[in-house]
Amino acid sequence: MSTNDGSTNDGSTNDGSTTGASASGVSASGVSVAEQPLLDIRDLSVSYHRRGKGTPAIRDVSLDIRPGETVALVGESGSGKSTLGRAVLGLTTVTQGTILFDGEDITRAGGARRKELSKSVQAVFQDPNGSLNPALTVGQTLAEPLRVHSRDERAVVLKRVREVLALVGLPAEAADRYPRQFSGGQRQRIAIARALVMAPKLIVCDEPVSALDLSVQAQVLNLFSDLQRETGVSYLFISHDLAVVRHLAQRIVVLYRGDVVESGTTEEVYADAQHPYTRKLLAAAGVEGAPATSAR
Ligand SMILES: Nc1ncnc2c1ncn2[C@@H]1O[C@H](COP(=O)(O)OP(=O)(O)OP(=O)(O)O)[C@@H](O)[C@H]1O
Repeated sequence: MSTNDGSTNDGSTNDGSTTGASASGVSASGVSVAEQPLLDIRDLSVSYHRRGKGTPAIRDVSLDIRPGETVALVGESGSGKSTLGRAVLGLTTVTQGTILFDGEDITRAGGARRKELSKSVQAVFQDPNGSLNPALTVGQTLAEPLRVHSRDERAVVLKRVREVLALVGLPAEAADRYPRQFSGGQRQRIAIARALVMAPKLIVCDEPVSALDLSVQAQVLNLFSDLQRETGVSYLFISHDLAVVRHLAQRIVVLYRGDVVESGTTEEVYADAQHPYTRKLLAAAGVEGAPATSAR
């Protein structure tokens, strides 16, 4: 495990190249994790400019995710989690640093390349209502990316729509209905199905269960695990709640006011958190033995 002072408790140096996990192994959902990172973020900084003044939202953040792995990015509101997710998705301008995806620097990818990348890098956000077009049936919503990226025949599109509905546990008839005809949890399943339709390698999940009731949260988290097992997809899983990521993430990166203050395997972070801020987050998540010390 490593903290932001560059030291690690296994004696190795913290050059940001890993976030504490071994180079290969098995992810929390039982997927074997390859050695080469799928996503390799190096010294990433993003500043927002207001009235000519730049305010850093994240500073020199490094993390990597291997194929089939889930890395959780946790921290309180305003710590910069969404900014990092948006940078990976190309939705915000990077001030400094690199984002390597499959070995390619995508930090400044735009236009046609960004469109192509959207097949491989998808997102699920907190609010499915905001991300699903209420005027489209679920079938139309799921078919849209297929139509944008390929000229598949109608029958091929319909088959894929049914496949992804089945993957997220919804019946084929769901394709003919509108988002408003589903519960919040079902709507999030539809949003996940849409993220899956192009068979991406990575999904940025930004607080995807925060708006759901606790029992529904558990079902959707299980779904994320099952989907990873079935498809080998990787997740960058953003949450303010350490309890949410416990059974899903193999590794955890803790962000505090734009800086990585701690990173390690989920087991390490839960058993032996080094930074007071991480211990505060553990206490907030109701983890026994974690003192509610202040990070300030
Ligand atoms: N578009 C923007 N313009 C200016 N400042 C922004 C913008 N987006 C975010 N910020 C600022 O950047 C910082 C990090 O915000 P960010 O949304 O990334 O944090 P977060 O950890 O995801 O928090 P939350 O969970 O509340 O979204 C905050 O201080 C926020 O006010």
